[in-house]
Order: sequence, then structure tokens, then C-alpha cells
Amino acid sequence: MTSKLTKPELPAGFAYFPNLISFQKGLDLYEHLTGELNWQQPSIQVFGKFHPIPRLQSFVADEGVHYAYSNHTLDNQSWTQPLAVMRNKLQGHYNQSFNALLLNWYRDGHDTMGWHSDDEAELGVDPLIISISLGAARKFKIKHKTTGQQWELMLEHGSCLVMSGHSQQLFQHSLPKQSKVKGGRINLTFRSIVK
Ligand SMILES: O=C(O)CCC(=O)C(=O)O
Ligand SMILES: [Fe+2]
Repeated sequence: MTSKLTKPELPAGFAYFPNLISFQKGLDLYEHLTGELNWQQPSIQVFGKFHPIPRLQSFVADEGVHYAYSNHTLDNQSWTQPLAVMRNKLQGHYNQSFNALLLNWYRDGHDTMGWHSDDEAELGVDPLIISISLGAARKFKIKHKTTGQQWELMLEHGSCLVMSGHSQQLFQHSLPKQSKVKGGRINLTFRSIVK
């Protein structure tokens, strides 16, 4: 059963902070990202057939940092000024350096992300991942890998979801389809990639 949960009730390793970014700053950043970044729609291989992923992606990282995602590598872009500012703030707050940023653009409610854990070897053990949402609010689901217990929350414009500890080891997460959602959403995940 899926239960509607607020911040204190999320499983260990997940924490939700609404309004990290003000409404207007969030809109400005959304405009910046859609206009300035190079967005791609890579194809991934499922049972031998190639399918374009149901969303657009962009990857920003320090020079020499690469992230192999479902058997393909995304083109590396350098930090734009607003993204560099945001990274600096997060690094100061969390006392950790983030050398990579994966961005996903869900053009409307038909774009999705399937169940997965961000547990690639290059993220290291128990990674700290900071996930920032802009644009249309979307449902985010969390599922325990062995018990199957599920949680659901809304990721709102300007919010921050922190994933840490055993969150990737014990749980999967997904962004389900919501056909009624007409607006776009951009999600930014700040990551540390071990070279
Ligand atoms: O769009 C989201 O909120 C989820 C993104 C995500 O899970 C990922 O980039 O690994
Ligand atoms: Fe993820």
C-alpha cells in the first residue's frame, strides 16, 4: 500500500526540504537551464532493443569526470555561472564536494523515470545525492527492495530532496507517469563521482 507521507515519515536516508529556492529564482533558473544547456534524449538497450529514454537529459561536470549511465556516457558540459553558485552553496552546507550534476527534463506528465537505485560503482558506497526540483510538482515514489513497502511524496518547485546513508542500497525510487500534468519539470542531482 502506498501511504502519503510528509518529511518526518520518510524512510531513513531520505529528507525533504520544500522552498530551498524561492519561487521567482526557481523560475529564472528553469529558463536558464532550458535555454543554456545542451539536452539529449539518449537511447538505452532493453532486451536487445534500443528505446529513447522518456525524458531529456543533460550532464554538467568537472573536466575529466564521466558518468556511465545505462551503458552510455553523456556529453560533458562545464558549469554555468548559476549552477556553479548553487554547487558552492551546497558544498558549503553539506561539507562535501560535488563534481557532477545530472539533469532530467520531464517535458510533461508523460515523461518518467523508472524504478532504480543510484548505486553505480563510481558513486561510491552510501552516496550523498542532493536532488532539486523546478517546475511542475511531480510524484516521487520510494520502494524498499526486500519488503516492497512504498512511500510517495510530491516534489515541489524549489524543493530539495536529500538522499544519503543506505537510501540507494535498501530502496529504489521512481517518477511515475501523471498524464494530467501539462507543465514541464527539471530535476537536478548533485553527485560526487569517484574517478
Ligand atoms: O526526477 C527525479 O526527481 C528523480 C531523478 C533521479 O532519480 C535521478 O536522476 O537519478
Ligand atoms: Fe535516481
